[in-house]
Amino acid sequence: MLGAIEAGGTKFVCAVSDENLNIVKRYFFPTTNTEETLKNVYEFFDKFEGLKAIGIGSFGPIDINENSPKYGYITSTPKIGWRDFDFLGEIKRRYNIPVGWTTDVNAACLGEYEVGSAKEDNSCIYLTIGTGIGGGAIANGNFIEGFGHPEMGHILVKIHPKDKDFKGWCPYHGDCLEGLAAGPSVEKRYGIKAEDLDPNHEIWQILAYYIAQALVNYTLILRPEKIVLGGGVMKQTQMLKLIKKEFRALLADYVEIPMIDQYIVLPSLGDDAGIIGGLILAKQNL
Ligand SMILES: Nc1ncnc2c1ncn2[C@@H]1O[C@H](COP(=O)(O)OP(=O)(O)OP(=O)(O)O)[C@@H](O)[C@H]1O
Ligand SMILES: [Zn+2]
Repeated sequence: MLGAIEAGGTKFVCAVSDENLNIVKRYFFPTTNTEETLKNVYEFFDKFEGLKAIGIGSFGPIDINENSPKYGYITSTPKIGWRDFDFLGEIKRRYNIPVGWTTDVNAACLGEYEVGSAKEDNSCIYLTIGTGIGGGAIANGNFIEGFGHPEMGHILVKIHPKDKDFKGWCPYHGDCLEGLAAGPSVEKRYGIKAEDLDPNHEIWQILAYYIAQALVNYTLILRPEKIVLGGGVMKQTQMLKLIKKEFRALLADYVEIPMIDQYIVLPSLGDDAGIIGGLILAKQNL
């Protein structure tokens, strides 16, 4: 049996599957303090004696450098109690089986790369536009990372002409991509939750402009074969079209890309991309 933990800033998902990634059981619970959250994780996995490996996709930033003394830690998160938390160490000490460790978005990227929208491709980016914005990338089966993992959400973008009064809400940068275009930015601007705004509201055009700029930058730097867009904001069905239109205008045919409808896509695994990616990560660590 394989296990996976999708550790999000607001909720955790744990799951176990057979060797073919067929999910046998899953368990959702809110992310509270480390003690209570881990208690829920243990309560779930303790029931499965045949567990052979676990894959963790965690919210971050996290330390993925195996030579670092803080390898396996969640590092500089503003989330109280989770800063400098040895997440991987806790799980390894409890279960004494191989544990794969990566970011939540790398895990989702792996799911889409192996069995989802990018399964025919050799490279892929997964970007989530939810409570925050984060991205993971894979080329030829490997996560793209170096000194640390990518932080695709905190890049700098040009302000939309109709958005000059909004300062952004990223606690570190104010008006970085996440500060301007993640779900909560909508409520900060209008006092209404993103999911409750009219699909014809001009905000979607503004968000699409920011996201398209990000995709142009990722395209130019990595030249991936596929970009998969997930997260709550992408539940707005008009967004994909708006983003593609802005993207084409901004890229201005400078480089060749795959057919746009095959290039910028939704996750074919839907909300399961992260947990399935976690199971694949577990399998890879067997
Ligand atoms: N239908 C929708 N339309 C627009 N925005 C939405 C919609 N559903 C959710 N959102 C926004 O998406 C954000 C939540 O994103 P999401 O559901 O991807 O959670 P998440 O960021 O993955 O959570 P976690 O931090 O646990 O990983 C919220 O800001 C919410 O307002
Ligand atoms: Zn930022």
